[in-house]
Amino acid sequence: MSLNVKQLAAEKAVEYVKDGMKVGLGTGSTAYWAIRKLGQRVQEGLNITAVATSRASEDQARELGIPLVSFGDIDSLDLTIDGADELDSELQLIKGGGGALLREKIVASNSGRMIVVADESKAVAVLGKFPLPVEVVPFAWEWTVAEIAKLGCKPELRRSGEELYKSDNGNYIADCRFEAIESAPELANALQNIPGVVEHGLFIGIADLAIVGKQDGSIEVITTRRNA
Ligand SMILES: O=C(CO)[C@H](O)[C@H](O)COP(=O)(O)O
Repeated sequence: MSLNVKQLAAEKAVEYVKDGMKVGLGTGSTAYWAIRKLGQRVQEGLNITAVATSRASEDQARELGIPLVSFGDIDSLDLTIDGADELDSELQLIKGGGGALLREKIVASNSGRMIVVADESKAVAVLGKFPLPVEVVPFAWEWTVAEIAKLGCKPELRRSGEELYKSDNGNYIADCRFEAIESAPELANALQNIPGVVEHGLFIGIADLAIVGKQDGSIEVITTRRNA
């Protein structure tokens, strides 16, 4: 049976959670394992409060008895644990494969620390093979997507069966294949300047640490010079 490297990385990250912390819960199949482990630790007496980045993670946390608070009750978080679709050695990320990029970015940006959990397939030299998710408002989405395409990608509106996929925020997601992103900060800036773009999945200068699980059972911890 092959090793569950997502679980390996996620459970390592949960070791960083200490009593009294306010924790952001990520979204996706790797974050799932972190939430599961946190639930176990809460049942064993760990005292934390949490906020979730998606309805799915909120439901999972509730089922496991992780105390959830609303955003009005706290100013910031100590730590967020979340997955990524791609990460590079500077801890620039592509996120949003699960469609939760906007909530994930709000939560991670308001956290003292963001730990990324991933399997080794997510660690890349250059971002861009994974289509970059860009959340756009439904109004005039055709025009917004045409502007995004001018940046050098092939945007495809995400679907859910016959229907267009809608994020938890009621927006569409354009998945934009760039192949190789030369400068993530420049692209982020250009995307942010397009009216109709709500948020994009480039996370730059947000992650502090990545815990990468490997098939050989080892774990690689990546930090940036920023955090060294
Ligand atoms: O950004 C995300 C959801 O919006 C996820 O964290 C990302 O897609 C990674 O997911 P997984 O751990 O399932 O590979």
